[in-house]
Amino acid sequence: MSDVNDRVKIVSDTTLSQGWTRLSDYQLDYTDRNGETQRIKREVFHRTPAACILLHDRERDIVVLVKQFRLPAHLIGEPSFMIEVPAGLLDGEDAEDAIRREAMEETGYRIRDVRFVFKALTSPGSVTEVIHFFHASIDLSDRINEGGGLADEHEDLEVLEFPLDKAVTMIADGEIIDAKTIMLLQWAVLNRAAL
Ligand SMILES: Nc1nc2c(ncn2[C@@H]2O[C@H](COP(=O)(O)OP(=O)(O)O[C@H]3O[C@H](CO)[C@@H](O)[C@H](O)[C@@H]3O)[C@@H](O)[C@H]2O)c(=O)[nH]1
Ligand SMILES: [Mg+2]
Repeated sequence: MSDVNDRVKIVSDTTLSQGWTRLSDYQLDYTDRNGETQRIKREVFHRTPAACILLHDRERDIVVLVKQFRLPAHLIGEPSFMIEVPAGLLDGEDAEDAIRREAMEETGYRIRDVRFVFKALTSPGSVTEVIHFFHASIDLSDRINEGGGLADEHEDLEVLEFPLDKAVTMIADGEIIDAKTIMLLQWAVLNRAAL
């Protein structure tokens, strides 16, 4: 009973919605720890992988964040313009190439050495999204354009720079409420010596 394939059999996958994201209704036969098998229904949003990055300037001890309108936050009454680390969806490339492209598009910073730090499923009960987390050291000479996102995709990002300690206090103050951003800022504090 230790092999997952002995415990989980997908019976059906019905597409409920096929828009920007596919929403599936799965029926599966799941065998629990007592050996009992039950038919379970689970709805899953099929999201493609993403990547995000902490851009840190060692000299100035600042981090580069972006502020953008997020409709889901708006719909639930949270601050609609969210402050986040640069991030984006993989576009057929590997995660490192994707984050180099996104960092440039969103902030105008050209990334030199980039370090993968961890990956995380952001909402594993219902969403397939996995985010690859990166860190890169930057300095002012790496900023080669304004950033701001792709106009033809209606991205309209404000590029912000904060001292790392200030960004961390913004979590406690409720000004930063994006999960991936909180994770990377906390990672930075835990790994200050290696930044
Ligand atoms: N939400 C949404 N976006 C859409 C849609 N159609 C097109 N888009 C476009 O999809 C692009 C997504 O931009 P990226 O920079 O690639 O991704 P992101 O929105 O920054 O996503 C990152 O943050 C999200 C929120 O934390 C994460 O969910 C995501 O995985 C990633 O980390 C935007 O240009 C947006 O206009 C739609 O129906 N819904
Ligand atoms: Mg983005």
